[in-house]
This record gives sequence, structure tokens and C-alpha cells, in this order.
Amino acid sequence: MPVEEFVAGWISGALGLVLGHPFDTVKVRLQTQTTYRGIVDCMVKIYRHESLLGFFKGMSFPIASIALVNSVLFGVYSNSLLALTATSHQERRTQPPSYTHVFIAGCTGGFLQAYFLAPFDLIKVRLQNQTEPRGQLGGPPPRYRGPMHCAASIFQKEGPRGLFRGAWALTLRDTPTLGIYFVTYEVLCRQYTPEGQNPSSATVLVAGGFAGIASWVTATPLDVIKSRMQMDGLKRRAYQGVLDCMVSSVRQEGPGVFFRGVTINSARAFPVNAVTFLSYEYLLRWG
Ligand SMILES: CN(C)C(=N)NCCC[C@H](N)C(=O)O
Repeated sequence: MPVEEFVAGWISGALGLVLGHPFDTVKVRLQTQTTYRGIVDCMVKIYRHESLLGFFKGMSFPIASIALVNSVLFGVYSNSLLALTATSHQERRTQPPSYTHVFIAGCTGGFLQAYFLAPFDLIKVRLQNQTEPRGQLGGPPPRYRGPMHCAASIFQKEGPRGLFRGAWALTLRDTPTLGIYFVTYEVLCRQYTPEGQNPSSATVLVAGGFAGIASWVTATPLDVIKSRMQMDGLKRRAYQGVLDCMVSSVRQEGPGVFFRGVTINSARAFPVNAVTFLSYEYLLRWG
């Protein structure tokens, strides 16, 4: 099993993550809180009340976990393609796999990474939703003092299963959309690359960016539900499950609720995934 795919997935994911985290914080707030009038209002309020640091809340855990999560995604994707087509990463330029195989391998990667991602994503979302400024004297203390405290208090109150709150919605979000992610990337790379050659850096950047947008636009409805399920139960339980969360969100806020955060999700997705794919391709070519 080629391990370089896992290492390349880890490093490229970490680079993308740092770049996209401020956008991610704005997206999570828009999806789960009703106090913001839009992207700009949300950014201004975060900056005023919580300073620049407010945009980076909850980032340390994803950084620590990206090694595991992205290497599972890219490693499982590439090794599934190897199992389906018997071609390595290098051989795939001369013998390109079918889009059906790319889709199946992407879905497999997405399905497996969701279980590794679930507890880390839960902690990230809980910390991103804390609006208290850091270290302000006299103000109410935040519920969670940091990622470890957050993990420990969820574990204490709800047991190990509590750490997987929202995992089902996350799996439903990531399985098909990671198939779409890798298919979009492959279609665009093949479209703009002469046969048998490696795609140029510009092609990789554009294909990676659009793969990010296509997958996040289709992922947004379940992303909203996932974030709401993860925030549920802090005060009282509002939802019985994924379906109940969908129905009551639509009843209360209309069908537009499924596209809450789609603009910021797409704006974040382009640079994050352009950088992720560029570094992934280069690491594998040098490796
Ligand atoms: C639509 N989904 C869930 C994805 N495309 N997931 C792949 C993640 C890529 C990158 N770390 C990101 O956060 O955009």
C-alpha cells in the first residue's frame, strides 16, 4: 500500500486548512446562529467583539487532526483506485481510470474519513460558536476553555457516543460529495492537459478550486444539518435525528435554510482546495 499518498494528503490538507479557517468560522456562525444579517455583518461583529483571534477559534484541533483525516481521505481514495484499476498515481496519467471508478473511490474515501473527522469537527464547531472574547476580565467565562476541555466535558456528560454527535449527517454529507470532488478534479485536469502529460500548476489550481466549489455547493444542505445537530443538546435537545432536524429547520426558516453559508463555503472552497491539490500533486511527483 503506497504510504506517500497518505503523507501528501496530510501536508496538503494542513496548508489548505489554515488558509480557509477564518471563512469556516463565519460559515459555522451563519449556519447555527440567527444574530447575523449576512457575511459582512458576521465578519464585522467577530472582529469588533473578539478581534482577529475570533476568526481562528477552534483551529488547533483540526490542525492536529488533519494528518489523520486528510491522509485517510487521499490515502483511501488512491488505494481504492489502485484496487479498482490496478494503476498507481503515476500510471494514471497514461491510463486514466473511468469516472465511475473515480467516483466510487472518492465516495469510499469520503465515507471512511467521516468517522475520523466526526469528533474533531464537533469540537471545532462547538468552539467556533463561542462568542465570548478570549481572556476578557469580568465577562462571562466561555463554556469550554479549549479543545481538550471541550472534548473532556462532552465525554463526561454524554459518554464516548457524545463525541460522535452529528456523525451520521457528516457521513451523508461526505460520501457522495467526495465522489463529486474527485470526479470534478479529474474532468477538469483531463480537459486542459495534453494526453499522457501531467497537468500544469495552473490547471491543478483551477481544477482543485472548482472541485472544492462543486463539492461544497452540493454538501451545503447536509452541512447546515450537520452543524445544527452538533450544536444540539447544549441547552436542551431540539432534534430527534437528521430527518427531524431537516423538517423543523425548513418549517421554521423555509427551504432557503439549506443554502445558509453557501456563498462563504464556495469562497473558502476555491483557495483551500486549489492549494490542497497543488501541494498534493507536487508532493507525489517529488516523492
Ligand atoms: C465537500 N467536502 C466535504 C469536501 N470537499 N471535503 C474535502 C475537504 C477538502 C478541504 N479540506 C476542505 O475543507 O475544503
